[in-house]
Amino acid sequence: MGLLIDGKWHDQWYDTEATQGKFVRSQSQFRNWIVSPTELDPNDDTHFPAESGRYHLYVSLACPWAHRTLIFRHLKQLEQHISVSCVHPHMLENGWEFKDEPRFQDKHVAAGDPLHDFQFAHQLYTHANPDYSGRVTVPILWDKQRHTIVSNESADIIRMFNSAFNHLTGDQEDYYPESLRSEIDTLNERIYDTVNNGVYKSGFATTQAAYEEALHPLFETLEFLEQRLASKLYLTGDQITEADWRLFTTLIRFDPVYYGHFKCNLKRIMDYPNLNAYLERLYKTQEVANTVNLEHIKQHYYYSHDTINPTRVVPVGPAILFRTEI
Ligand SMILES: N[C@@H](CCC(=O)N[C@@H](CS)C(=O)NCC(=O)O)C(=O)O
Repeated sequence: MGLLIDGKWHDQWYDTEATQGKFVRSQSQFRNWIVSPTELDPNDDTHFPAESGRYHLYVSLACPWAHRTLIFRHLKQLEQHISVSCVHPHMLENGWEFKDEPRFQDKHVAAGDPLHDFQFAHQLYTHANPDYSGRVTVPILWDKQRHTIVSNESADIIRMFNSAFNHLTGDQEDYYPESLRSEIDTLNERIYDTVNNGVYKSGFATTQAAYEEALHPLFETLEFLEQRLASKLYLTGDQITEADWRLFTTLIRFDPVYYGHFKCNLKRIMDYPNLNAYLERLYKTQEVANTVNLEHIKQHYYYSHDTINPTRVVPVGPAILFRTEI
């Protein structure tokens, strides 16, 4: 675990001393946009054209943020247009690594860096910007033509995937429809702060107070969502939107990892009947299950975060997901 400072790699854990034990997430720094041919402004160098075969998506199968982008690539039928590969689940002194170890092979996503054969993800960042300072995170959306990172922000990448390539795929499904935008934005804001990032704030807290400050809002939001789903199939009604997929990638990791490793243990998702059924419903939608790799998920968190789990022993369970034996 580390970061780049002026293009040089430094192995250091998150510094929570300056923030009274609280984990504070940094902002993503590559925020360009892939746009459809009708929206493309050739004089705007933050615009990248939506072209088949031009972009590569680097993900970690363990990471909830990267997982969103993998789901959108699948749902929006972009598999033929955007190539993908994954990092090794263990993130150690060199950060994310490209290493193809047989025991971690995934059925659907190849491991490694097929474009440059780099060993570490931080080499992609310095290839794009030799003086880069900041964290080296996944997902990374790479442009094979301009040899740079288009975006390292999952919230932006799923929006691009949602609409920019429709002319190539013919897929018009819209997960951020105009009529629901303000409702989706409001849900996203609360869920990001208290759930998606809330589990990290709980797990990476280094004081009791910082941990509890994250834990209670997390469970308040889960109760709120449980109530909401009593009368709705999905967060905004009958239609699946990006708000659902953004929540899904955290919920699927909750019982296997966050409940134990991140101490989010007031209740399991399994203990909420509506959330449990909702999670199972999303999991069974359009082969999204193929994007879930529980082995990468458990190995990543329990093995990489040695300040939280110094023995690096990875739990065998849970044996049950969605109240069903797995
Ligand atoms: N805001 C980013 C966050 C991505 C992120 O934090 N990814 C984690 C993996 S779950 C990571 O790569 N962390 C490495 C680090 O912080 O050094 C996004 O949503 O894309």
